[in-house]
Amino acid sequence: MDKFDKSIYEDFVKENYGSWEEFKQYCVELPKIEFHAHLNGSITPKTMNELIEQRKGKEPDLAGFAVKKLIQPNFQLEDFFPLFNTVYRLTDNTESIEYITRNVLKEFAADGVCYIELRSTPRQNLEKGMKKKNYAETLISVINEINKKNDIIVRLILSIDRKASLEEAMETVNLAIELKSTGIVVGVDMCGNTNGGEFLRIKPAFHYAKKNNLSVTLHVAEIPNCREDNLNMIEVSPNRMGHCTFLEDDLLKWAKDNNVAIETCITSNIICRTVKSYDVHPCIEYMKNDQPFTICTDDKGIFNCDLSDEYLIFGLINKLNKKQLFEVSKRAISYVMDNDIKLKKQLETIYNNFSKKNGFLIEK
Ligand SMILES: CNc1ncnc2c1ncn2[C@@H]1O[C@H](COP(=O)(O)O)[C@@H](O)[C@H]1O
Repeated sequence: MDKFDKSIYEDFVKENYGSWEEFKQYCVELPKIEFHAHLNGSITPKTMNELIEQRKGKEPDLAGFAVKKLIQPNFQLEDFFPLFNTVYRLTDNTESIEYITRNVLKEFAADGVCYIELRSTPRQNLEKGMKKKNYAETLISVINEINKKNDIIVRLILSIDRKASLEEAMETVNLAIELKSTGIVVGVDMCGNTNGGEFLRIKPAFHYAKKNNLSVTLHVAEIPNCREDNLNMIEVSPNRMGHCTFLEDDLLKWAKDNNVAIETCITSNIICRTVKSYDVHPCIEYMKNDQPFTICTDDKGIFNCDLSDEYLIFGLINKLNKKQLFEVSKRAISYVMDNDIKLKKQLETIYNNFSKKNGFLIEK
């Protein structure tokens, strides 16, 4: 919001929401679905500092570890990926993974997120007894604990780093297939440094995932001039696609024709400079063209953005009133990876209750 000229929206906000505070409050209370949140990018600086405090006694090198302001002036996408060298030092054992997962999920719940498909890349650190499988199992165990509290419904997507070998990618897909029976793991993702190599190398792993009834989401067209990659990705028929800031018109049409939602991450794109300014963000075109999309945070800890902030920004730049913003949020139900009918009914009830409370007419 820093780069935002709020003054031009004063009248709109007053007319539709009363005040900025009421607008923010509405966006927090609005039920929201989060589809694109990387666990290790969602940790707040506060949680990072708590981890340092907890561990510095036994690991003195952490005592001098300062969580600096992560976003420096002139920050851009290339500066983003190396940040994980720092974050991963703090999340290199299962105890820390457990701690961050619990905190991140509680924060999403407090922000009014009713359903989240959290994603994370299983990592190993054999020195500290962490294997990819117990990394994933640690997440599942915290998710089960959080699901019991009924504040938020959580599912898990296992991410595959773009620079992984095919063998490593297959290992993660096999892990996802094995853990699907928990009812928590619903799909796989491809993320990581956009310079991490061609998608073609690991493409067979995603075909294999789909054959085994896992949903697939991919980071598509985050940067310009990657036509070959984009075509290869579309060939996998992903269920959803992240970012798509440079997706060509014919592939946008493919997504629309096939009802494949774009996971749009507004603040992330602005901070990483893959979109110049809010008023030209592609989400404005999505809204005009009835393109399937959902609003997401990407890395709320690093970019300091809650999902309610993203809804507020989206509502502003598209000049949406309360009911229109509600409809955008509700539409996400149809892009949930978990196909359980009971779950969809549960989400519809949450949205319908909010709708009744706000006096919106329910449309068929
Ligand atoms: C700017 N948008 C983005 N584009 C591509 N990859 C991203 C990303 N934001 C985060 N990640 C990727 O997610 C992983 C960290 O979370 P997990 O260890 O999996 O929980 C890293 O691989 C990072 O590159």
